[in-house]
Amino acid sequence: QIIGQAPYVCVLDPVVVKHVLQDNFDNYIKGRLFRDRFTELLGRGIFNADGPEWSYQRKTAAHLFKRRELSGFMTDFEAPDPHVLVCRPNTTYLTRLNVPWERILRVFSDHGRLVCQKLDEASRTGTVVDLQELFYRYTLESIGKIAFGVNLGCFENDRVEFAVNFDTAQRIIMERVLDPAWEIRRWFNFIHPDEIELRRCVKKLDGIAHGIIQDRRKIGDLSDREDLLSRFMAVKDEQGKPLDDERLRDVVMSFVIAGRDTTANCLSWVFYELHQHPEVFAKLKKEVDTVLDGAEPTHDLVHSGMPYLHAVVKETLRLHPSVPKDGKVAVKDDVLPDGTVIKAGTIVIYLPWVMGRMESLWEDATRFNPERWLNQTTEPSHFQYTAFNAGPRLCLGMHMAYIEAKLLVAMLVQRFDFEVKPNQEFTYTVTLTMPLKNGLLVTPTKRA
Ligand code: HEM
Repeated sequence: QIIGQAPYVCVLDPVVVKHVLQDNFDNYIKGRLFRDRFTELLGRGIFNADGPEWSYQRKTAAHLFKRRELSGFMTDFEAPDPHVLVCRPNTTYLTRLNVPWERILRVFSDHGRLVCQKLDEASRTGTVVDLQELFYRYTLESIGKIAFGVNLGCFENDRVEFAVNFDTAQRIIMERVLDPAWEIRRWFNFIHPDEIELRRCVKKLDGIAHGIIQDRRKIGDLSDREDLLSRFMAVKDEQGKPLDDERLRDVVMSFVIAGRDTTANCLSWVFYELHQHPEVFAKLKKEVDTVLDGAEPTHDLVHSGMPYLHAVVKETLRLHPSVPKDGKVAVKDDVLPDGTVIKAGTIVIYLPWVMGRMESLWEDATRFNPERWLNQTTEPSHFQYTAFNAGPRLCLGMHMAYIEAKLLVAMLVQRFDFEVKPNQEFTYTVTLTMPLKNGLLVTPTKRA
């Protein structure tokens, strides 16, 4: 406990994590811990909301994800214990969902091809490129298209205004999280350089988000549009009113944060691990070459046709979860299943990064070993494998993230080899997510 601050308790046992994230869900909320610090960036968006405000946004967004993806993976939820995922591909659902999914896949493939173009150019000139930076462009452009139906220009411009301002705002907010006296600097926001910078970035981001909203309003009839923003514009909020521009802006910002950094970080760590483990890279190439045989990946092949690729991505997230730590605030006094007494106001943190490395949870825990995921009949629950959160607030975009990441990995492995720039320091930096601190510098070469 830091003097003057609420006490912190870290939980690592899946039984306890389940208690906090699911069994006693109503008692553990985001609360002021999160809301106050993030308010300028996320407003009242889904990450910052609790209670009816959260459940309304979750339902509205889930509707979209459900049609396209969750129902396609219904079998995940048909296991006897709903928290033990047993993956049994259900061909009826997949066939029925092929149309929208193929459309989403096309967005990812189009943007994947733009990544390949950049790498192609670099391979011809022998230029070093930062893969991580390209992955951010790929995921931002994709979420822009899928969630809001817009082109954010991530591949046309060297400087992407949205990304630059978003990153700076996120960095400053993260400093608030680590600073017990952060409210003092907010009071003095007219002289504190970071707070001044934060306001400048947020103003710029607001301008972009409001531009997207105004353009959409001009369309008028949104009934046949399927993107997330149109859906939020077409429905009423939890009090039965249409969402005003401020709340729509919060939707835009929250889905950018959800869809961009997490998947980009995952992709960066995949290629880091492939560099560290050439034998895994060779095996992955073999699978991709055999399954795709030089053709473009289809949705079904990306979803379930390359099990080793799936295992590589899953194993990467075990060791490098994009959200390495996450927390909730206790509303009332509680006792955890292990007997720990929790007083109201305590901040309860669970740590996916630490849990992914615990010998009590994983055999040979710190070894990158995709094989551990193959030939499994049952998978660890989301309370053990916590990369996507768990319980009612389980990541809404989990399946989309797998498709997005696996498709790009397959496209790159199919076309390129990578020579990693020597003497790079590989470490992470903790923002809200966990990117490689210095990026991932490589020289690509085209495969014969
Ligand atoms: C590898 C990629 C991803 C990882 C590791 C990941 C992980 C997570 C985690 C840990 C949370 C809980 C955060 C919290 O406590 O507030 C979360 C929530 C969420 N994620 Fe993801 N995510 C990924 C990709 C995506 C994508 C592509 C989308 C789609 C837009 C998405 C949409 C969401 C949403 C909407 C929530 C909020 C759920 C709620 O509070 O009810 N995520 N994700």
